[in-house]
Amino acid sequence: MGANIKVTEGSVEGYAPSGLHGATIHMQIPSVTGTMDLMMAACLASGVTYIYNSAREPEVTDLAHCLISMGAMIQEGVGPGPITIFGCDKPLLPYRYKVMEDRIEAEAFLILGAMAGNPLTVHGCTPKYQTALIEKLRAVGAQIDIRKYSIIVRKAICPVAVDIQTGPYPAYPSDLQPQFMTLLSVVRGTSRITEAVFENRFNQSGGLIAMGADICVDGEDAVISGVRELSGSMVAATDLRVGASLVIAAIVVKGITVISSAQHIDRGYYGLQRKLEKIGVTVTRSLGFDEGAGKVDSRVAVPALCSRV
Ligand SMILES: CC(=O)N[C@H]1[C@@H](OP(=O)(O)OP(=O)(O)OC[C@H]2O[C@@H](n3ccc(=O)[nH]c3=O)[C@H](O)[C@@H]2O)O[C@H](CO)[C@@H](O)[C@@H]1O
Ligand SMILES: C=C(OP(=O)(O)O)C(=O)O
Repeated sequence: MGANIKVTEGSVEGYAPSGLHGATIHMQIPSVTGTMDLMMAACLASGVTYIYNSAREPEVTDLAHCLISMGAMIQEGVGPGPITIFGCDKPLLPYRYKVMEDRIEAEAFLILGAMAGNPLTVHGCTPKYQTALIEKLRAVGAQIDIRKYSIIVRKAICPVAVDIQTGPYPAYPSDLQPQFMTLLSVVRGTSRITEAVFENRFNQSGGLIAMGADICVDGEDAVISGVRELSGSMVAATDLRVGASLVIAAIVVKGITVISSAQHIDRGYYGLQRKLEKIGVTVTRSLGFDEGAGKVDSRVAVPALCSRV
């Protein structure tokens, strides 16, 4: 597209001495943020850009709709067809746009519902985005009732093992793999999770094992042998989705779980405490000292809800 990009340690410098122009781009991997960056750049470039093998996550489509509202000309490809962007070489117009819901957050509640829903209703979601998860939750044994903008989930009475493999949308999302591992920790039988999108994405296993789970990680595979129950422990939210998986575990286990580094959870789950309170979970916050990082961190204590759902 005419840009020069210089990657140095700790910084990326990009400049386009003669401006950007349209191009035909074949993405090696259907990168989500890569597709979004290219789409935005192509809107301001001169000429037409074709992006082949683009990501098709709902957030990519949502961004396209936002850009179109701002004056961009974009044709979303169907099937293997490219996304086509007709560059307008001029600024886009200001526009007030309501971004789509956080589908990964909605899905975390669906997983919680499959473990403790009595029933649990998730409002304001778009069920067609949850197809891969719903199929797996039903396979585990949860009952799912789909409405237009909400989903009602009832917990699986005798949950059974299933295998999942992550992949680009519409396959099972990588961002939702840690939370599903929590569910698989307490089903009957042995399940396998294959993480085919992100490397090193089984960090939740340490916390779940501390809570009593039987998990063996080998490269991109994790084998989970279901145990009867987990129990509360001191665990760490080493990243955003690890935090979500541990919060779900904390709600359904015996006893109290204290999750450190809760700032990771706050970053990605807006108003989680308030939402959990609506379903009867009381979360207590405090400050603690993270020895590894040598600094004060945020902690949450979550008493189990299982006896009450
Ligand atoms: C802000 C945002 O939306 N983040 C999401 C986005 O991240 P993000 O857009 O960063 O993820 P990508 O789809 O780009 O990357 C997925 C994987 O492919 C690898 N890769 C990517 C491009 C490339 O040229 N070469 C390569 O090897 C990356 O290292 C990573 O392991 O999609 C991920 C996969 O659904 C999600 O987990 C992230 O939550
Ligand atoms: C990888 C993720 O986000 P971040 O890169 O913001 O931690 C995620 O959403 O799971």
